[in-house]
Amino acid sequence: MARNDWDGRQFPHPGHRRPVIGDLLTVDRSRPIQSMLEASRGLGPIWELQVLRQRLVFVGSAALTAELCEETRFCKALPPAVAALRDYAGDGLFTAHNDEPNWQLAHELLVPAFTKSAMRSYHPTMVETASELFDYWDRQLAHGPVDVSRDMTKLTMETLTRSAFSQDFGSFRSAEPHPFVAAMVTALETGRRKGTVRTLPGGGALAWLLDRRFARHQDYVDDMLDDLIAARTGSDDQHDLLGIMLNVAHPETGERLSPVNIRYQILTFLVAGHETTSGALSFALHYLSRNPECLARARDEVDGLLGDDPTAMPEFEQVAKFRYVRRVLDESLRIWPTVPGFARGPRESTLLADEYRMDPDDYAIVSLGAVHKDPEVWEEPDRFDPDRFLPENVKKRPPHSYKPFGAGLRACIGRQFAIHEAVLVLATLVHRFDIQADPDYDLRVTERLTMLPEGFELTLRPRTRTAVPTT
Ligand code: HEM
Repeated sequence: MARNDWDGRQFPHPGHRRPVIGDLLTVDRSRPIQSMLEASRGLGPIWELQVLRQRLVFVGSAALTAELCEETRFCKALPPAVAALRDYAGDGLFTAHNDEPNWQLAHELLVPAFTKSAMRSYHPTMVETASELFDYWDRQLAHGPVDVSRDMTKLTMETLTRSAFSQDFGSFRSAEPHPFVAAMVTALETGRRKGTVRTLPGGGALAWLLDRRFARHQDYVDDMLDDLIAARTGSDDQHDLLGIMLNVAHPETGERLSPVNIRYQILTFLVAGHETTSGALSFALHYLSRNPECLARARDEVDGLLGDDPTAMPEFEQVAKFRYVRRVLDESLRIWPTVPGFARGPRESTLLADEYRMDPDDYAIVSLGAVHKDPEVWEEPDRFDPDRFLPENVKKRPPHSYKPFGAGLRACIGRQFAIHEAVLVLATLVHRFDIQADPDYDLRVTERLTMLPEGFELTLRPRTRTAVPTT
């Protein structure tokens, strides 16, 4: 585990630090990330929290983030909360250490499966899954508002299970999630709790107890994936991610991923890819429902490209043309980065900002909630304004002031996947439905593995409109 001593230096921290527990009382267990961010206000661009035996150092300025993104000096670090997920996802892409051979191998084998042009092969699945959600909503209209985060999470999970291993979980045919999804979520929640209790005195025993109590969920998930991998072994199809992982060998070394590592990668894609995208979609819908002008602009754009039929779905090439919708997504991820931060450590001992000595076992957490609202960079940072992402405005900003998908070699491999899916869904949703939020709803954000709006409902109506000219 990283020592994170920073050469004995102390950084500003919230008041009222206590012996033994440190800053624990400033952390609200039900919304730790938001409460830590609130406690950091006024502490400057770099601050720390001591939570029991764990010391966390955060940076919140675009300037320090830019430095930490210098790939020649810094690289990804695995703080304890991420390292705890290795119990489930092993040396899969997200949780691998930088020098683990399987990271390099999996990265090189899988990058081609996530390029922009590779999205063409996932596009039909994305269209089909979104259409199923919309048909389901059509049947639900009489039953009142829909729970946006819940349904977006079903959608993104279903898109991933179909794209990753061609499994239809029937999310829109049943009120209950598929047992695999329920077991996976419980197993991960257990992982997160284990990561926390391990920092308590006697935490090892508590973690062991948690493991004993919940191990059956993880066993269920592992067994199902192992059976799936075994059933597909020997077939040469490469139509989904599992097929690619089973059948593509490294072009130079001929190496392939082992079955266990393939299981880790599948779990990684499901975990890293579903709530992150569903949160981004849900926040975007929240802001669209609160900003009628933005909604009207998004609709004009989509109507212009898709025409009059509310059930029309875009061709692959059309998705990149929804430029305003894309800006809505970018701006939502600025205000609410669904992955709230990432950790960076130095490759060799160095000085951050010419001042703070960092050794290779120190790390800083880039707090995206702060960086994306750094007043040095963002005017009126709390205001929702998609036009911040007009190309001419992006050019004016310093590099690395917007990092929702992380940095460098270990940045998000699924970025194009998430953007293609989210833009497609947002565009077709506003084309097909009128959306209305409860005017009394104040945004509340729940923290699971990622950030999601909580209790956010929309009343949907099929759109009624006169013929719209196509351009
Ligand atoms: C809006 C949606 C998404 C957001 C905001 C997001 C954000 C991120 C961030 C910030 C990282 C870097 C974490 C770090 O440095 O510790 C990351 C890594 C990763 N993401 Fe995403 N992600 C999204 C969607 C996806 C999707 C759809 C997939 C897969 C289908 C995916 C797979 C991964 C993987 C495998 C990594 C680890 C890459 C590596 O270290 O080599 N993500 N993501």
